This record gives sequence, structure tokens and C-alpha cells, in this order.
Amino acid sequence: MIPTLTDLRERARKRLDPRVYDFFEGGAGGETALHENEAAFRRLALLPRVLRGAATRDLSVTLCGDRLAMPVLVSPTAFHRLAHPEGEPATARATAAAGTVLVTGMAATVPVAEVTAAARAVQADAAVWFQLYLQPEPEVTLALVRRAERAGCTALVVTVDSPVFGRRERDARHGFDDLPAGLAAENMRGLPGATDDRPRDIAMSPGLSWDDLRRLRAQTRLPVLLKGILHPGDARIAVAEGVDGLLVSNHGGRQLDAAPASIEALPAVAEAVAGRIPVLLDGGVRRGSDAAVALALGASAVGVGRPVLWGLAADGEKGVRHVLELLRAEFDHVLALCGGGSPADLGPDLVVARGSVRGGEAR
Ligand SMILES: Cc1cc2nc3c(=O)[nH]c(=O)nc-3n(C[C@H](O)[C@H](O)[C@H](O)COP(=O)(O)O)c2cc1C
Ligand SMILES: CCCCCCCCCCC(=O)C(=O)O
Repeated sequence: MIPTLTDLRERARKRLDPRVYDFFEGGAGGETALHENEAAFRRLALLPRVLRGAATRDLSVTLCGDRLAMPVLVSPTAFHRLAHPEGEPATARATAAAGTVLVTGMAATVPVAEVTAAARAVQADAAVWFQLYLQPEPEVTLALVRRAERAGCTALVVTVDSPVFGRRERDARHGFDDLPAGLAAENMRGLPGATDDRPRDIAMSPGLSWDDLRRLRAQTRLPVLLKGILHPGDARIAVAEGVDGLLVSNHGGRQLDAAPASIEALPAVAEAVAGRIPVLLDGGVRRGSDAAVALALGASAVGVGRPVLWGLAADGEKGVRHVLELLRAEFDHVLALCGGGSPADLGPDLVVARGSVRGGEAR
């Protein structure tokens, strides 16, 4: 039988140390935002169109100069070697084989240059983006940016939803506050605050402002996307500042537990951006139909976090390939069922609240 994401989640749970499984799976506080990310998709339905003559389908999208074979990319998740000994290079090979973007990041357990090399061994022009938390000392951030540029990353994703680290009750219960011996955030080596034995800790910086972002953008030619935007006011400022893209995200429910589900925040952000820059979304995407709903509501693409970790833990590179292929095939199928030939054919008129369509009242 072909394993579904639910099967892979269960396989991952059986294979992983419960402390690691909970670190991957858990959210902040009472885990309301975590739960809502998936639940909010279940409250939405697609109202398909018919007889639109879409004989062939092309799933590809272009984002910040990179062409993706499908509108699903891999969001940054920390510490892939906790899931599988091969870690981020296995994820990179699988993502390159799927023809989409891997966002690796500061909290990778393999240096960024090895991650891009693994992706490019599979596909010469594989796109890898680098996620970073701006550090309180600009020179540390700059050193990380140069590392990502040298490694051939094609965009930077600055996570802005984490002025402080989320209160993760599962981790607190387990006392899980450090990596096992032999694993580290490898991109943090050789920076101020690092020692020969131990990389510098990743700092969260509550004092950051748009000035810090302006400084970063002046220091690099790479496109800069902001990850963790939920408020349309911030989206408007980001566009005015010249940011290259936004990722609507509540960090997989791991930061502000009182935040709305990502899919609920998307329409207002998309409206504020009005097509001027790409808007992406992550959080709770578990099916091709979730991706279709997000695209219909204004996203150019979606990211997946935990599903990739489940695939990696369950079956290494093969498991991640399987996750991405499942999502591609499901998205393609849903697009066909909605009468679409490309992601651009999905618009807001196709999305309704479940239970709201009665006898022709909908449109
Ligand atoms: C175990 C784990 C680690 C994560 N690490 C990071 C990270 O280092 N940087 C970041 O910006 N987001 C991180 N995230 C958030 C993801 O990028 C993404 O926003 C979230 O996982 C999407 O939700 P999903 O898991 O429901 O797909 C992490 C998420 C998880 C589950
Ligand atoms: C196992 C020890 C935890 C140390 C935390 C380091 C910060 C990494 C940030 C990862 C992240 O964003 C997440 O959501 O988790």
C-alpha cells in the first residue's frame, strides 16, 4: 500500500525518541494555533468549475527567479539529523528531485554548503534558499549571509515571528533543551560566541526593527523574503520597504499560540499585497487540496514543515521524495477536478466556508 502522510507520521512516531517526536510535532502553549492550522483547512471547501477546456496541466510557478515544478516548497525546519542520520542533504536531494525549493537554515545540522552541494548533485540548477534569524550583532548576521551566498543559495528568508522563543510545553515536560552529543547547528560555527567545541547559540532578538531589515537588504543582492507575516499592516510596510516576498505563517503554531491559523490570515495579507510581490503560506498543509485552497486565496505557493520531517524520519531521502510526490499528485488531481490547467486558474471564487453552500446561494 502507498503510505499516506498519516502513515508516515505514525512511522515517524514509532521510530523517533519520544522527546524528538514531540520537539518536531509540538506547538507553543496550549497548541491551539498548531491544531487550528489543520482544522481551518477542514472548514473550507472548493467549489469546482467544469467544462473549462483545460486538457493539459502545468503545475510550475516562478518565485524570486527560481522555477518550481509545483507550487509546494519545503519550509525551514531545524535539526534534520535528529530525524535521520543523513539529515539535510537527504532532504536536499529529495527536494531537488521534486524540482522545488528547499529552505535550509541557521538551525541545520549540516553546513549550508554541503546542503546546496547535495541538491546540485541531483539537479544542477536546484534552488536552495537560506532562512535566518537576524542576530543582535549585525556582523554575525552578515557572516551568515555571506556563508549562504558562497554556498549558492538564491534567496534569503528572514524569520520575523520570533522576537522571543515560543513556550513549548512538550519540550519543557521532557527537559529537552539541548541537542544530543554529536549534533549541532553547524552554520553557527566560527562566529563570535562560538568555541572550538560548540557553535554559537541562535539568539532571538526582540529589539529588531525595519532598520535592521533595511541594513540587511543593503548588504546583499539576494532576494529577501519575510517569514511569519500575519498582519496586513506589516504586509503593506514590507511592500513599501521593497521586500521581495512574504511567507504567511504562524511558525507551525510554535510561537504565538493565540495567533490565527495561517490560512485564516492569508486573504487579508494577499489583499494588502495586491499581487505586487509573491505571497507564500505555510502551516497545516497536509493535502494537495490544502495547497489548492491556499493558492485560490492568494498564495503563489505553499510550504510544508512537519510532513517533510515525517518522511525523513520514516524513510530518509526516499521518505521525503514520497511526501513531495504525494503532494504533487494530489495537487494535480485537485486542479483537474476544479477545471484548472495551471495554478493561476485557482481564484477566490472557488473557496467557500463548509456548510455555506445551499441551493444556489453561493455565487
Ligand atoms: C521541528 C520544527 C522546526 C522548525 N524550525 C524552524 C526554523 O529553524 N526556522 C523557521 O523559520 N521556522 C522553523 N519552523 C517552522 C516551519 O518553517 C514552518 O513555518 C511550519 O513547520 C509550517 O507548519 P507545518 O509544520 O504545519 O507544515 C520549524 C517547525 C518545526 C515543526
Ligand atoms: C533542542 C534544543 C532547542 C534549541 C532551540 C534553538 C533554536 C532553533 C530554532 C528552531 C525553530 O525555529 C523551531 O521552531 O523550533
